[in-house]
Amino acid sequence: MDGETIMTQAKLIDGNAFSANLREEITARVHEIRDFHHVTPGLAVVLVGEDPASQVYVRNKNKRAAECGMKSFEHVLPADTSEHHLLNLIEGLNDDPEVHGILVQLPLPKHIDAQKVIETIRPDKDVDGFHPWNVGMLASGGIGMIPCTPLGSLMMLRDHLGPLTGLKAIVVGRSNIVGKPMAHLLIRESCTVTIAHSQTRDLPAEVRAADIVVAAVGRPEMIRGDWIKPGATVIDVGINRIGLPDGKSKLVGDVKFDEAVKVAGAITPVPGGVGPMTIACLLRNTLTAAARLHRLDIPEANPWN
Ligand SMILES: Nc1nc2c(c(=O)[nH]1)N[C@@H](CN(C=O)c1ccc(C(=O)N[C@@H](CCC(=O)O)C(=O)O)cc1)CN2
Ligand SMILES: [Mg+2]
Repeated sequence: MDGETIMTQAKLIDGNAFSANLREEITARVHEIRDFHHVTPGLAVVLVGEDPASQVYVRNKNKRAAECGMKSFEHVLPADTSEHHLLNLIEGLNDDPEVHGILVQLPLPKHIDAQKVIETIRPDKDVDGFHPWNVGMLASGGIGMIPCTPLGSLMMLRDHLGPLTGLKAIVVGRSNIVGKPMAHLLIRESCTVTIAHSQTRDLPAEVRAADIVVAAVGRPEMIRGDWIKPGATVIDVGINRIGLPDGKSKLVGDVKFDEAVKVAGAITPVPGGVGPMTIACLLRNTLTAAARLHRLDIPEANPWN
């Protein structure tokens, strides 16, 4: 150190390690309910079309479910599958007693109405937490299913910060999948929450006021280091693939990591931050769904707190 500039370095919040621990706990619980209650949680994952990224996510979901001792049912349908056919498949899964969790990988092909598909999934099997019933439960403080990415983000925040009561949080992005549920979760934690979006005036000033920054805008490296309040905790939900001058590509978040890591108190990297938690929380939601459907008295059947 030269004695003049003291460079701080944020703590890295390791989503790979966190998700591995969570999956270990889930595995133990799956074995317990299989041995003592003769219930094996089952997850059905539906993919329509051949999007390469979606194929990877679906393969990982099934692989991770099987590793935890769950049953996994994979339904891969061609891109030209009719909406009618997809809805029939979901109704079959709704009625299948071996299936406790149903997930339809997004995005869906344009000719299919994604909202209609989401609304066809039984709310108590909706392990993505996207059904309006679950959305309403989260917003009104009831017991529903919490969307996986916000749940994983909150678990990491609580692990790093302890109780979040009274902290100022900003959620940048207002999507139904991440921004809005994240804001509701943070309100439930007694944070003071700002939801920012593309029309927000003076976004840097809004971000600078926050103790917790959740970046979920889907714009590569938009949030700069000098927007971050020193010591703040930064959760970067963005996963953006950008081209490099040498023709290769790399994954970056919504936060300019090299800058933010020098200012923040803690930050999630991309990759290896929030992403792995999304799949671990999907498995946790599947365990939760199985426990609730069979009225098992295990902690995972209760609201996450
Ligand atoms: N029905 C759903 N569709 C989609 C969801 C979802 O939660 N439910 N989320 C995303 C995709 N997704 C899971 O489905 C997902 C994306 C990324 C990761 C992840 O672990 N990413 C890695 C990097 C991966 C890479 O190298 O490309 C990381 O961040 O470390 C997990 C799950 C959209 N669709
Ligand atoms: Mg559509």
